[in-house]
Amino acid sequence: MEKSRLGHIKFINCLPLSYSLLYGGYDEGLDIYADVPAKLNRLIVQGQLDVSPVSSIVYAQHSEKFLIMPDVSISAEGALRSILLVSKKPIAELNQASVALTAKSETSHCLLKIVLHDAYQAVPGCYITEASTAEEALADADAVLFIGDDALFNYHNRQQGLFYYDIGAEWKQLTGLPMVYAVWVVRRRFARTQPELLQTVYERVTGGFRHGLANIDQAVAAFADKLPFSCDQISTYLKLLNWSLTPAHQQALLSFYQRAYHIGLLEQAPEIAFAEVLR
Ligand SMILES: C=C(OC1C=C(C(=O)O)C=C[C@H]1O)C(=O)O
Repeated sequence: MEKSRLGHIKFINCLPLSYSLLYGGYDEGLDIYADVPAKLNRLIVQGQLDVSPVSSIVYAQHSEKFLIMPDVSISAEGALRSILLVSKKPIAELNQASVALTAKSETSHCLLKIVLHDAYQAVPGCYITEASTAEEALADADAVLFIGDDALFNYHNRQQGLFYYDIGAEWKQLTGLPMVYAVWVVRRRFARTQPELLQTVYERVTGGFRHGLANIDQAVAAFADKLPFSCDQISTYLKLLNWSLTPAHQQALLSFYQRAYHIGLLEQAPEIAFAEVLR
């Protein structure tokens, strides 16, 4: 049987789906490649994956290549702990400061620039870092932006004398909107030529999240041993996230694209074009 090539984010933010793929049989018919978002972004842009979660800004940069898979995203209503700015200075003092940005992400880079520009009239000098600890990154920078598990680790191991900002909370304060961090995109050619395979991927991903969330305590317990967090910390974190893609999320995503466009981070703010699936 022909298999679809599906990307998967190897962060706790996809733990409900990870559980179903590994232990619930939801991987059937799929060739799964798990990595950090920035790597998945590159692979699907290069055509090496058929469907993948990507940083939401990547859909806007390449909307001619992709359709969005309905009903799934990685979103949060506000604070989420895992889009975290760790700073030597208060956030209002970061104009022209040097800010290191995690190499694992793309959406959070734009989100931080929007928040700094639109809420604090600040334009920092940014560069990409491979560092995952605050000590290492702050040796050269005034502030560092982490995402995913690195951010959560820094959140739970806060140090005296540093300032911590939840950029999801900052976005909510600025706009009143939820934030859509990742969407699942489908290569347009795959959607056109392999509609049955796409339907299976859609059912595996949406059904996998449903199954993982319905069994969330077992799902958390299945991974907690291998993670530097307690079951409580993981469960509390997951309650801050949302994996749907409602009309309100779509509006919030368009608003993110508009703001990115206005400060020159996008050449255009695209419409959202969905892949056709039976729901
Ligand atoms: C909420 C998160 O969602 C994500 C953030 C992404 C980004 O900033 O590019 C991409 C995918 C998701 O992992 C997170 O990683 O903390």
